[in-house]
Amino acid sequence: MNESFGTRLRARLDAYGPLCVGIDPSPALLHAWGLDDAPADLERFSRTVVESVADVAAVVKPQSAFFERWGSRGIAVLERTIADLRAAGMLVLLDAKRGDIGSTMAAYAEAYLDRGSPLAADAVTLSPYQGFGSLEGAITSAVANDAGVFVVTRTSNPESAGFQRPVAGQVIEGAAKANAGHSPFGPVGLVIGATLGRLDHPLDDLNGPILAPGVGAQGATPADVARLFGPVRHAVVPSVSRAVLADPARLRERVLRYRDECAAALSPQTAAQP
Ligand SMILES: O=c1ccn([C@@H]2O[C@H](COP(=O)(O)O)[C@@H](O)[C@H]2O)c(=O)[nH]1
Repeated sequence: MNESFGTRLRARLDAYGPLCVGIDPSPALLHAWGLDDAPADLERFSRTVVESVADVAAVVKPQSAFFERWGSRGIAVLERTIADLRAAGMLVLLDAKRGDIGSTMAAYAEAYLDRGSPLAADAVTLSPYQGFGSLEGAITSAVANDAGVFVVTRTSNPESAGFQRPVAGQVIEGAAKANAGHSPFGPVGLVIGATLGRLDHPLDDLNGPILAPGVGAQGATPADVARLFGPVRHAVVPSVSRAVLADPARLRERVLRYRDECAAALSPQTAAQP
């Protein structure tokens, strides 16, 4: 029997530290690397990230949008990037933020979670704004494929607060229900920005992982992550993209620095900051 996503994630967090590194081949970053904004250089960029972080990051998160903008040629690069990451033993979280009615969600689940798909990742980000119940089929598919989903709950961007806060409680409740009885984590994670000033809802019963983007370029620090998530910080996976990707010559050094700072801040031995 294969290991569940939660088991594999916990093992990687314990072995490699808590960091998730993004692969975001934006035009600006390709330019900064001296590369062309073209599919061949998207692939060079992605390969360099894979080779630099395979043994120092728990999770790698390709941002689908930066590949999709090149149409089928970009998707082909994304497929090869996912294959490279999985061959290197990495845990792949595809950031695609898909959400739709149940029947269409089934097709998204087939694309991103079915282990036979060329785009299959270990986990995918989903959007719950068609109702948490619309994600039920994708969650079932995740469990069947020993994969996971991370559901958008409170995003890191400043516009999110008033819009997402009223329904965040329902998302947390739905995730906790789906995760009940699983160990060490259930298949449903949440996306909660590291940039938030405070959490409005308790996460004690979640029993799932929390992806915390917004570290680095969006202003959040490892100490902010520890302060925000307090008692559930053992389940937090801080995510950083631009702050480590800005310079290929310093990529590994920066990943190591963020990893070590996050590990220290989130360690059970580190007293929670008020
Ligand atoms: O709330 C969210 C959800 C996802 N993201 C994504 O994470 C990275 C962040 O990049 P940085 O360069 O570290 O700012 C990017 O792919 C976003 O689409 C997020 O930022 N916030």
